[in-house]
Amino acid sequence: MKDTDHGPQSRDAFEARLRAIGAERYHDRHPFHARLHGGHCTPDEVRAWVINRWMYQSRIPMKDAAFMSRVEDPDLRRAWRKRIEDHDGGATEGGGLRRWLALARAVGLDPDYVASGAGIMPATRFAVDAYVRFVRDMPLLDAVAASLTELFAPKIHAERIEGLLAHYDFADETSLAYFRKRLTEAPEDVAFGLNHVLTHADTREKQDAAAAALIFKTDVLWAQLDALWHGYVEGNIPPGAWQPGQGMA
Ligand SMILES: O=C(O)c1cc(C(=O)O)c2c(n1)C(=O)C(=O)c1cc(C(=O)O)[nH]c1-2
Repeated sequence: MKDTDHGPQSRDAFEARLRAIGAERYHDRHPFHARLHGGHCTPDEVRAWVINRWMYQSRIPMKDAAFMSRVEDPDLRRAWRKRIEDHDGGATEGGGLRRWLALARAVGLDPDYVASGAGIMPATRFAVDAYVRFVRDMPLLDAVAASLTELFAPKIHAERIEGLLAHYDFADETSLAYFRKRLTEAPEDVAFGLNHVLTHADTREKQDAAAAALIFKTDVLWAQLDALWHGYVEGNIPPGAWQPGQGMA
């Protein structure tokens, strides 16, 4: 079927459009990731990344709770609640958040310092807060579409495991357990999310809005790494942000 200016794109064409957004804009293309995965980050650059990315990790289950609070369909809530469980886990074993703090410990940081959120850069806060607000305020379909950056995450997680194991002494199966677990968690989430968006974006307007949501989300991720580079690679640490030596175990 030929796409027209007004009718919806075919399912395949719309999926290809979403995937092209990732190919062009996902943060696997950011120079900070090449530096991190290639073994060129200093220990303090790795620590700054672990501290700042805590902001993202800690807000993911909050944005998923904000999402679920708006969903009237029990089937959609049932499918979505796994995401919160993946990150929070049970009281005894914990989940992704506890695995992130194991990474913090492995790079020499005090996990309580990291979990306190002290030292996070303002730009990181602004970017992540914008994502939580987007999911809270925008149409549910756009909120699901924004989560579809996870289509592209397994590749970057696999590259990260390989690169960190090859180049950094702190890297082992315990410190990298967060990423290893995401390799199986993310594909399940995204298979559901992608099918949901392809099925429910049944007008050109909804497809355009979903594509715009995915672009917004790539910006949320990219902006965090721009801030990290400016602060810790180029040495322009913002007032109040983590200074090397603080928060060590
Ligand atoms: O390491 C990464 O590059 C990366 C990216 C993303 C993403 O694409 O948003 C997520 C994650 N990791 C991740 O671990 C995760 O749990 C996650 C949840 C979500 C989301 O939007 O719901 N994205 C991501």
